[in-house]
Amino acid sequence: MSEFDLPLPYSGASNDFRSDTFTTPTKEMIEAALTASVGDAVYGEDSDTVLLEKTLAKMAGMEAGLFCVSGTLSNQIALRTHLFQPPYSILCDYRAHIYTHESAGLAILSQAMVVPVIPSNGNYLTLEDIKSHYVPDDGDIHGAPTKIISLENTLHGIVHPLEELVRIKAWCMENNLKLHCDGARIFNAVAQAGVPLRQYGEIFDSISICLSKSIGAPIGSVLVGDLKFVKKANHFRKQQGGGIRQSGMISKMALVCVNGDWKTKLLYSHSLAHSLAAYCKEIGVPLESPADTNFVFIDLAKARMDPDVLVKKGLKYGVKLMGGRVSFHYQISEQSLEKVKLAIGEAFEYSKAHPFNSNGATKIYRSESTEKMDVDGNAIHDVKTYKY
Ligand SMILES: Cc1ncc(COP(=O)(O)O)c(C=O)c1O
Ligand SMILES: C[C@@H](O)[C@H](N)C(=O)O
Repeated sequence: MSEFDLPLPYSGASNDFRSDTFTTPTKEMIEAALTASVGDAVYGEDSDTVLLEKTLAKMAGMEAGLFCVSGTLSNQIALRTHLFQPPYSILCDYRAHIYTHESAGLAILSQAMVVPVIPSNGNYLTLEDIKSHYVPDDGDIHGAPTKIISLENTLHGIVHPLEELVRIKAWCMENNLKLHCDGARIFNAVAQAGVPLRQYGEIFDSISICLSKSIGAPIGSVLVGDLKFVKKANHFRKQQGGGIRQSGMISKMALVCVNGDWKTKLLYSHSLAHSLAAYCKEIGVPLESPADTNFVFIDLAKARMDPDVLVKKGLKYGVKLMGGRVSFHYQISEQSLEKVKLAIGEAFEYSKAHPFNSNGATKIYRSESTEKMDVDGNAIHDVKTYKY
């Protein structure tokens, strides 16, 4: 018994639908770490870290890469590096992670205004959406001119159509705007759309490629771009405390994933998501967006479904949920898929008898809250013990 109050040992991600960040390192990754290089990566002396950076840069057809301990750090230093003289703004989708889930980093590190845009088609930004919301640098001293268009591919699991990206890129070049990609799930887009990473590299000025999401590395992202950009991003990485010393072990583990058959792993996770989406359609559970890849977003508002009830139905069947987003990754078992279908089906039936109207902020990923009351007026405090 530990003297400290520790979390219970994690029992594995086969039933964990909260996010694709919950995958656990495999024996192959851990064994690879045992023979990793051990140089000081701040001085560029760790060969496995440099190998990882060069491998990703080559895959994306970019000049250079920079290892970052998180996608948040990678995004934030990328956007900061593209910016020079405030006032300026960054245009992105209103659901973008850089806007909703990076702790106001753009306001603090970059002193940037964000222009969040609701896509007119409900799924992904078009050039028309961008044109009608961007702030031109025309000397009007009231504005914060747009300097970067930051897209996310995939965003909420939606693949951004290549032809739309090409249109946006051409317009950005004409208007001297940078185009960044939050590629936390770019590998999912590559696998599903059959578009090589190199083709996305021809479109974007920078891509933040997460390795710790669907392809299953335990830690890390690689920011890719031209050499001058990556050198300056490295400066901001150090400033933000992201200079990590002997990173060879985690880089070697990530290389196992990058050099492995990630496409098969991702397409497996997509097949599970597609199965759940079909089930939801079959029983009438409304979805918020198309399940192109590894996410199924239940439209809780339209379903009048209490996310906390959904989470608890999940616990009843031994699967972990966080709210209306059901996340798939390669470690999810087919047995767990059947259990999550049962949980969603029961939560949906419950919502028909107990329609729920959210009385608080709409949180994209998390929905547990102790402020919520159940339909009988009882406070929902403990997810695990709450029974109904
Ligand atoms: C779309 C997207 N971008 C960026 C990130 C940030 O990655 P990290 O959690 O490694 O900071 C996440 C979450 O993990 C994400 O979902
Ligand atoms: C919560 C969020 O930051 C994380 N990227 C996820 O998708 O789970």
